[in-house]
Amino acid sequence: ACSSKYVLSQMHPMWQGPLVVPGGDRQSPIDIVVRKSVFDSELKPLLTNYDPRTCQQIWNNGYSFLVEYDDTADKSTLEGGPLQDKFRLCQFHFHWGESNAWGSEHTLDRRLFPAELHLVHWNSNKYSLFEEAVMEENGLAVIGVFLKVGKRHEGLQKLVDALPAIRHKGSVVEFTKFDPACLLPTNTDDYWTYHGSLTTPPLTESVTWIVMKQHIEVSHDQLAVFRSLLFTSAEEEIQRSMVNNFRVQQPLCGRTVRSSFS
Ligand SMILES: NS(=O)(=O)c1ccc(C(=O)NCc2cc(F)ccc2F)cc1
Ligand SMILES: [Zn+2]
Repeated sequence: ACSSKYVLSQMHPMWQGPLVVPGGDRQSPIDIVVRKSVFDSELKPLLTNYDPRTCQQIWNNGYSFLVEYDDTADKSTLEGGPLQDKFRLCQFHFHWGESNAWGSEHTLDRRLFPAELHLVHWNSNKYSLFEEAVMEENGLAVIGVFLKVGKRHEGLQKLVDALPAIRHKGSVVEFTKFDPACLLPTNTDDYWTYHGSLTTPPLTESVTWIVMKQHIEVSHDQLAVFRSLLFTSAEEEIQRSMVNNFRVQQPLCGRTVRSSFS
């Protein structure tokens, strides 16, 4: 799939027919083979500066649920790490399984986690809109954080409590004053980084991925509420549970995964 102009038709329930991805040699997610990652001492610590007042709404887009931020100014930003520019937070969302045995998009030495958080940022030094940045090689930076089932995550609960109001595809509710920094692990200095893509259509190869080494813990019950969401809108007669909304791992195609730690 590295050289061909087509990826195998992703006969995924959500997607119809073959997907044409130009080139297709830097797709995401991937399996991170820890022993093959290369330590890069030039990688800096991540510098997040999130303003909870930019949090606007939470909605069900029929594939995941998104918490969206006001990205009309540099108020909630990410810089440092592997990045040369300043990036603006536009949204965060999750991917999860129907069981705790799988659900993440990236894997560590083939190990699956029950879920994965993605914090999506776009390069506001070079572009003026997300829609522009998403088409460019250095346009996006996405932080990936693995979730494990364990103790209840107090910061996540406000978000979990809002989910019943957005059970169906297309529903939106106001969601404010949420600080996404509370979802980051305590150690954000240790991460892997590589060049990849969006993991859902249009699968554009514009993402600098930053995958945290340290996971966060959420409770079984909190994850069960994720699974109570629906892929389907209120009008559809067949309701389908929103689970397994992850893409399978893609070929590395010779890419190097760098680590910020040795
Ligand atoms: N899982 S992930 O973190 O890789 C990911 C992040 C963002 C998007 C997204 O914004 N899609 C909508 C979208 C894409 C475009 F390319 C242009 C507009 C648009 F709304 C998709 C996947
Ligand atoms: Zn995602």
